[in-house]
Amino acid sequence: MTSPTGNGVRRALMSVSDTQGLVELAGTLSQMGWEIWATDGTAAHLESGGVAVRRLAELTGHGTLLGGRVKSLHPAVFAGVLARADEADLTELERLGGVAFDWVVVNFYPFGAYVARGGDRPWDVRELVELIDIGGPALVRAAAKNHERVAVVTEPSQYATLLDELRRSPSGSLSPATRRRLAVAAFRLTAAYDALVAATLERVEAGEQAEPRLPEVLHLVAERWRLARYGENPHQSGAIYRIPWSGPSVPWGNVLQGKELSYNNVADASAALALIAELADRPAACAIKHGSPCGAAVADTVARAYERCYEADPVSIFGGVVALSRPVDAATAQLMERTFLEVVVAPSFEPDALAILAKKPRLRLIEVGPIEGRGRAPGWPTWEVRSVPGGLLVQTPDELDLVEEQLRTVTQTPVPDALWPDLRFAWRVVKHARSNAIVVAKEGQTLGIGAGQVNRIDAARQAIQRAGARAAGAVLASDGFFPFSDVVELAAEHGIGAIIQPGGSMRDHESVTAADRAGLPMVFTGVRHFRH
Ligand SMILES: NC(=O)c1ncn([C@@H]2O[C@H](COP(=O)(O)O)[C@@H](O)[C@H]2O)c1NC=O
Repeated sequence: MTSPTGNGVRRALMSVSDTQGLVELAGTLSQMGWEIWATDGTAAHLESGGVAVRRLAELTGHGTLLGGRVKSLHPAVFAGVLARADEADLTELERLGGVAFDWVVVNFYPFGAYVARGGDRPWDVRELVELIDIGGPALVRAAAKNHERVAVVTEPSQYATLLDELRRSPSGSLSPATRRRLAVAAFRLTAAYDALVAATLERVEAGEQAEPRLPEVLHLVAERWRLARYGENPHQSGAIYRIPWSGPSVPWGNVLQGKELSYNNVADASAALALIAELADRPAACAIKHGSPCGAAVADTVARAYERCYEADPVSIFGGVVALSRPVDAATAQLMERTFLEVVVAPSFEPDALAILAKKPRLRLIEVGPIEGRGRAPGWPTWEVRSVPGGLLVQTPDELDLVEEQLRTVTQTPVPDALWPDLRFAWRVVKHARSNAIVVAKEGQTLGIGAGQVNRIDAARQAIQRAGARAAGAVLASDGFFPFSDVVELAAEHGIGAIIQPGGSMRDHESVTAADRAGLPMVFTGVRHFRH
């Protein structure tokens, strides 16, 4: 297709905030005989890079207006983007004094980067509002609508491939399929941009730090991080998407080595990271299998924590996903090398540790940065979303830590001082096990975990059986209340030293009586932590 601009000249309109790669792009197009047109700041950048540019002011009769609010918003510019390749449109365009653009290269004001900026810098609402790009999205939508003639380029990462296609093309233009693909990407981008603006303004209204409201219309914006090998099973396909986020998380981590990540790996690694974040005031390790912890431990060093996590349940950790609260050192790597693990997630890996683990090239290592101070990106709600046929279940995440003021010893027998740290530890672990869940733990190490059971007594039996003789003197934590006194009786039979559970059953008194009969102290937390 020859350019509908008359005299065969091709034109690119450029207006960008991220100038990465722009001089090279414009320079190459220029050498190919293209005219480059730009808004003022972009033009200045290109001129300083030695590229000849024509300013949009030639068409609009004015430069940037209202401190940047009006730059490209003008009929002559938009007609040049929206004109179809037919005589009627092109004649009208000519009458208007416009020129037809073949490429529109735009990226927006960095609204998202401002919103996601972390730390102690609250938003300045005036700055935030000025970062709402109006002309850029308008240009992009116009070009995307007119993709039959115009190519819309919205990402520096697209430049090289598009130039390549252009060079190879006998007609000197991108293929219709490429233009359509670019248009799809462009409309996705403008939709995501507006969704972020709407969510952010809603947060401004509610107060930046306030819990985000569950919206009446939910826009989910996430970019595909990678395709998973498959979904939960090999006959399902799966992918991992990431959402704007400033804290450590698996989709924002660095994958340092290993086989391609699977859907289940990411689910388990995220569960491991969530648990380890709760234990991160000390060197800690945990192992996850099928969404539930099979071991967790704290110690004075990360190597010892891992060793204790392994010893918690040496059978179940096989093929597990491990998370650590401190950088992985050589001593820890040596211990991990002995077992088949699927994934290790940690703040970082020391070079010696990496050298050791390189001997297991299939083992996936994910570095997520410091785990303490874990938090949400300011302004970006991180609802938990799960799909059900015909709908979505949305909730705020279970971020509630143990509420010390709510802890209540409900038995006459008091909790021995020495057991309090274990009660807190076991409680934090049971919160991350699938319901119904029971955790038996001693001296900062789980000894038996029963999870995902359809009744509580089976979960307790499983946990106690896994702990074996080690249950004597250990503590027992339950994610939900006891509907009957059976768990207490079982715990007493095996010498459990103290119990922690939410309380709140109509039959609490039966459990309390059974505990007192056995001289077994029991604490109510007043909070339950179901996890399905
Ligand atoms: N208002 C407008 O007419 C307008 N047209 C383009 N922009 C944006 O302004 C930026 C480029 O401006 P400059 O070339 O002046 O640095 C781009 O990010 C582009 O998306 C505009 N700015 C904001 O809406």
